[in-house]
Amino acid sequence: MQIRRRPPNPAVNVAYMLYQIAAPDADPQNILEEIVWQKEKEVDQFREKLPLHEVQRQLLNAPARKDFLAALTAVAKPPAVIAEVKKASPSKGVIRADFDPVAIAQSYQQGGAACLSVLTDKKFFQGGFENLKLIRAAVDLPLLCKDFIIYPYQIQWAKLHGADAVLLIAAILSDKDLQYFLKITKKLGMTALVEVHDQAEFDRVLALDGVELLGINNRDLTTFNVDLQTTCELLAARGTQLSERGITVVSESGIHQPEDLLKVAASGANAVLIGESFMKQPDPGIALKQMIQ
Ligand SMILES: O=P(O)(O)OC[C@@H](O)[C@@H](O)c1c[nH]c2ccccc12
Repeated sequence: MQIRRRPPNPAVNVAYMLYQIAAPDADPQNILEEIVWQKEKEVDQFREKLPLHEVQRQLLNAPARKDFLAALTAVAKPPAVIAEVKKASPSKGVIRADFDPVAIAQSYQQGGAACLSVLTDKKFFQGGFENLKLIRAAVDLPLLCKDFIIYPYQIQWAKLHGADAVLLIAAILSDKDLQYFLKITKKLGMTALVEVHDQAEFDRVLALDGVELLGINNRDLTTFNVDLQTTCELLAARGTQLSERGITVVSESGIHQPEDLLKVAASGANAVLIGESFMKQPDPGIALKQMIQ
């Protein structure tokens, strides 16, 4: 794991010995590190506005979560589709200018999505927690808060805004944090989608307790290169371990045609996570229908 963290914020008691600390005047070594450093500042601002104990107090009245994992495994004709509400990305810029998150979510629900993924990062993906909240009120599907989680605060914040699942990215988290965040997510009645991109991350995650849903990102988040072979090679090498442990697998990113979906499904993926190719279509729900017919 190569990601470094900023010098610790004295107000936050984080086990920084788990991470290399960058010099105060250092530049980020890649886009992922830049996103994580920005996230550290963002979450500090969130905490200023609404301290953790206040988030936890408001959570006492939060409605029960929908079962994100059950919605994936209940799909009659796998692979289940997690359809993503994504306006922009660092590698592609604005993907969909005419971006109405509620209309997109409703279109996906019509089109047969099993679950939705909602980008909540504002600076790099033009997403937001207000989108998550609006979509929660507009559709019945389980929702994944798609963000860069580096603190427990963010998991509870995501639940407060209607998320049923959160993304835990192995590339930016130590094993200790991954294990701790898995426990917190479960305790909150939510699903953790633990995301890997290579065999080393895959083996790190398999050594953890409580992993039920594993995402293989075909996109390298440090370079944004995409290759569907990532899913095929990882599942060829380690797929049996996942099925033995009953772990559900999601192939994420770079799925543009039905052939792509069939390719990753044939390699053993139980679900797929698709954003850009649907976001580029006038009606994302119709694009989804055409992908799975
Ligand atoms: O737009 P695509 O190529 O269909 O990819 C969707 C989704 O997999 C991608 O947005 C994603 C997967 N893991 C992430 C982590 C952070 C940000 C984004 C992602």
